[in-house]
Amino acid sequence: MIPAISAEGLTKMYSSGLGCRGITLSVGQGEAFGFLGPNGAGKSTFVKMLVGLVRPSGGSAAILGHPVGSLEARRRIGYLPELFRYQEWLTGREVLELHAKLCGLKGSAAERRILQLLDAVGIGQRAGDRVKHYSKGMQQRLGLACALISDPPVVFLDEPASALDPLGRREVRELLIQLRREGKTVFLNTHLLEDVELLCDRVALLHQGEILHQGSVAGMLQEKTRWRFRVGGFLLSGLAELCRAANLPITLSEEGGEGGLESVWLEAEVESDEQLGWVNHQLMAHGLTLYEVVPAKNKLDEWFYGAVAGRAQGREQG
Ligand SMILES: Nc1ncnc2c1ncn2[C@@H]1O[C@H](COP(=O)(O)OP(=O)(O)OP(=O)(O)O)[C@@H](O)[C@H]1O
Repeated sequence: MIPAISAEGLTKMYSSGLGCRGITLSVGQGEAFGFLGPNGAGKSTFVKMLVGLVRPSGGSAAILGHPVGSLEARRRIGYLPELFRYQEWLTGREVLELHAKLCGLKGSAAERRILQLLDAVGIGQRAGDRVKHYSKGMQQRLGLACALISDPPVVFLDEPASALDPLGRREVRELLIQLRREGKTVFLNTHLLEDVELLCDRVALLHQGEILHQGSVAGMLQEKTRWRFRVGGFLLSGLAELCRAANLPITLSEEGGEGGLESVWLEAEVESDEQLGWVNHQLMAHGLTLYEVVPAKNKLDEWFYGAVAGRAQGREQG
């Protein structure tokens, strides 16, 4: 099957020397792909090349086999930009009518689609209000509706939930789950690792314009992870013996947390449930009271920070 999105050495260097370099990736039809990276990594630049808004300085890319920037490619995509502004003198419905017209939707088909989308993104009640009276979250919902108006097979969403409150984020997440069910390809630029963990099949991590890692989300999550243990009766002098008995490094948790006077948080990196059970056993065998055992962080967070910090450290040493 032709990939929904394919990029081969795609590069954009701005005169500032920044941008993104040599990006090669392929996203299958119906896949949800998470594109992660710290601020300024080059995520939006990459997406803008794919949607035909920025001309690449090198490499090539295609949408469903059509070169990026071509009319055929653009007909097949929906795009929610990161920093968007709609005509604030128009009503939400009028903005959607304009977008429907731009993509050739007319008459009752356009009318039906607009009503359906206004409801789906949760601004149906305010469709007659002018955009200038919309909150940021409502404008973001409107943007999402604009991206979906032509019912495109490939959707690029640049931070679709950045202006939304927790309830709004949950609604957008449900909408994205629905898009996946409909078999759409979703390319998601986001800082919300939770969303990537929940929605995406695969993920790429961009750092300083280059891809650091790409692979399946499930694969990333299977990597070993840190756990935190809240224990009572702990003495620092017993730590070395505890590490020896458990046969792995256990440290005092730097994150601290609500340990209280009688308890402290310890931390260890474990590879399996069996090893986790073994650490718990050793803590108790050494006379400690075990109050809580929790994962140190969201696992994808840990992967993200580990990869970015690892690269920064490598550069310092190199
Ligand atoms: N038109 C431009 N001219 C010069 N430099 C630019 C231009 N657009 C972006 N940049 C620079 O290129 C780098 C990548 O920017 P980009 O917006 O793609 O990053 P990003 O990963 O999307 O960041 P964020 O998460 O903050 O939105 C940044 O350092 C940015 O300052």
